[in-house]
Order: sequence, then structure tokens, then C-alpha cells
Amino acid sequence: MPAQIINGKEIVSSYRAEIKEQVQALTSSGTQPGLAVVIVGEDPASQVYVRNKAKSCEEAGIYSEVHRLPVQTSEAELLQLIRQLNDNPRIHGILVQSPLPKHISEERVVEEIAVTKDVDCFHPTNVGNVSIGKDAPLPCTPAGVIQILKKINVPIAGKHAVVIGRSNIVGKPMAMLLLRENATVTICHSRTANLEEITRQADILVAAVGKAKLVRKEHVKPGAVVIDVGMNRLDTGKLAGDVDFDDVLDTAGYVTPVPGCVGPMTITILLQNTLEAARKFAERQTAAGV
Ligand SMILES: Nc1nc2c(c(=O)[nH]1)N[C@@H](CN(C=O)c1ccc(C(=O)N[C@@H](CCC(=O)O)C(=O)O)cc1)CN2
Repeated sequence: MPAQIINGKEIVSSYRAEIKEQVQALTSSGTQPGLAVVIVGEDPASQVYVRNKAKSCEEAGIYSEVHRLPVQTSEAELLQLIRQLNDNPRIHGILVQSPLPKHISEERVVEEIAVTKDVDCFHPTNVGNVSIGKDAPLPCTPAGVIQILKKINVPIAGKHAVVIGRSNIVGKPMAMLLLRENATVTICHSRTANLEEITRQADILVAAVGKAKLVRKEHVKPGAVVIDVGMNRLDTGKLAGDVDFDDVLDTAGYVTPVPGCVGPMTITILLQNTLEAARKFAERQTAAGV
């Protein structure tokens, strides 16, 4: 039987409808969630993602502002903007679109974002909190993947999950969130010997390696859930995932399409994190008698 194609559009639209209701309720009680997005330079893909974030905020009733800075912006200027946004009570979430130009240290910039406003979960304090199971915003793409698995009722606890990729944005936090859900987790990367042998043991296979169509049927255990986080622009201009979708269709049990599933879910979690950051802000205000 061919794999079930996970309907990202349906999952995303029902999740966003729930978020919109909660945004309306919080706004009516006096706090409209607010997100600041900062982009430096002209990277065309980043421009698309930032536009999508602003549009998604608008649709959800979240206030948003996009700060577009020229590529020659200095690190000091960027840090100054972040400090202003940290102090701005209208803004509950801040994100700096990655990648940044080479002359700016992403690490330094992320560390400047207030821990309470770090809706990407890139700040070392939040990364640490997630890893020890403390309250923190969840990293957007990995949390989106967990939500997709939950929405299609795939059990995670006790399953063998294999993550291909060890980036700080996806691979490592993905492994951490799967572990938090009690999966047995293996991380594979460019130095992994016998990749196929390991990935074929996966009940849940997450591809986040950044290589178009790397995962083929020989990597997939029959019936496995295959989640494709990859977003590779081909020479033809078409977008391709890390999974060879057509090739795995007859082997996998479930597979996510690219585009149309993990990407939009990433933005949905960003909305959820912004809402949550605004809620916590309102609670702190109330506790302080403001
Ligand atoms: N500060 C951040 N930077 C980056 C992140 C991040 O989570 N925070 N992740 C990626 C880019 N990204 C979010 O910013 C992102 C990428 C893609 C999509 C998406 O919806 N993709 C669509 C296809 C869009 C297209 O046609 O190009 C899809 O999959 O359907 C959302 C978010 C790196 N930087």
C-alpha cells in the first residue's frame, strides 16, 4: 500500500484557527501579542520566509513589525536594535532571521535577545532549559514536527526515531524533543558510517540534512513515518526536500510533502510561541500590579 501523504495544509489551518481564537481572547483582555522580525541583507529565501511570517501574524491577529536592515549593517547596530526591542512592551517575541551576513556573529546576536522574548528558542538559556525539561519556548521546526506526529496520532514513546542532521536549528533540538517524548533517538550525520543500516531501523525518520533527495527507499523501513524537513532549491527553481518523495512512496507508512507541511508548521509554532510569550508577559504585569 502506498504511504499516506500527511496533509500539512489541514493540520496547519486547524492549528492556526485555535491560535487565532486564543490571540483574540488575550487581546480582548488587554494584551495583543506582538512579534518583531529582524532581517539583515537581501537573501531571497529569507525575504520570502519573513514575508510569510508577517502575513501569518496578520491573519492570526498578532501585531508584527519587520525590521529590514541593509547587508552592511554592523553587529553593534544590530545589537542596539535588539536592545530597543527587548525594552519595547508592545513586542513579546523577537527573532533574527538566519542566516546573517558573515561579518555578524549569530551567537552574539542571539545572546542579546531577552530570554523571555526568544520565540525561536535559539538563546543558550532556552536551549539548556529545553534539554533539562524546564519551561521554555520550543524550537519552531522541531516542535512543529512533534505536533505533526501528534496530530496524525503516531505514537512516539518507545519508538526508534532517527534524525539525519545535527544542526543547532533542527537536528540537535529535534533529537531532544523526540527524547522528551520518550522515543529512543539516534542522530546520524555526514560522518555516520552505514547510514542506510541505521535509518532502516527507524520507526520515525526525520531528514534534516540539507541535501536534496538524499533519502531513498533503501533508507526506509517498510511502514515508517518519514518527516522531511529539507528545503533545497534545485537549479530548475523547484523546491525539493531531503527525501526522494516518489521513491519512498511505496515503502513508507506516512510521508510529509515539501513544500506544504513542515515549513508552514514551523511558522505556526512561531505564532504559538509569540502568543505564549505575550501570555507570560501579561501574567508578570498582573503579578507586579501593573
Ligand atoms: N530565525 C530563524 N531563521 C531560520 C529559521 C527559523 O526557524 N528561525 N528556519 C529556516 C527558515 N524558515 C523560518 O525562518 C522557514 C523556511 C521555510 C518555511 C516554509 O513555509 N516553506 C514553504 C515553502 C516556501 C518556499 O516556497 O520557498 C513550505 O515548506 O511549504 C517556513 C519557515 C532558516 N532560518
